[in-house]
Amino acid sequence: MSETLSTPIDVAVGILMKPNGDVLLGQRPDGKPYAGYWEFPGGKVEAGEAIIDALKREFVEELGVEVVSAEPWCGIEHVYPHAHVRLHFYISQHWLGEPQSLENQAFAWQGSVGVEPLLPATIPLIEWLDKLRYPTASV
Ligand SMILES: Nc1nc2c([nH]c(=O)n2[C@H]2C[C@H](O)[C@@H](COP(=O)(O)OP(=O)(O)OP(=O)(O)O)O2)c(=O)[nH]1
Repeated sequence: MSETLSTPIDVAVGILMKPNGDVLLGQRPDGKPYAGYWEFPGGKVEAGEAIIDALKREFVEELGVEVVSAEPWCGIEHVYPHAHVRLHFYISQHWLGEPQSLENQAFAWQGSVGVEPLLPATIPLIEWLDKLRYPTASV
């Protein structure tokens, strides 16, 4: 494995969650690896940047949304053909502004997630998320 692929890249990912449990997903734009796949909004952490600051920056750049507070939720490491990523997932229930598509991405609020395909590393998150947001539902 090359040095580039073996060195993990930190990625800050945010799950905006409405009081009814709906979460916001975005579709990766043309020109990026896995274009057309659905993901939670976010992006790479820049050198010297705190993960929470990267999260807030990406939400302003991609969605025009100010994340007021977000709780760290879980971390996932995944090796893709294009990159080795370390994903830091946050859940936010407190943000300002209506999400707008500022980088030509499609976005969708989802209850039970009906969009596909999802990025491979994000797939297991959906089941964990459902346990969190629908705790009394039978499995
Ligand atoms: N935002 C996001 N990225 C994810 C998720 N799941 C997952 O495997 N990833 C991976 C895909 C990419 O390899 C990486 C995010 O990098 P990116 O290329 O989208 O980041 P970026 O917006 O900063 O991109 P750029 O500046 O390089 O254009 O994390 C997810 O749910 N959300």
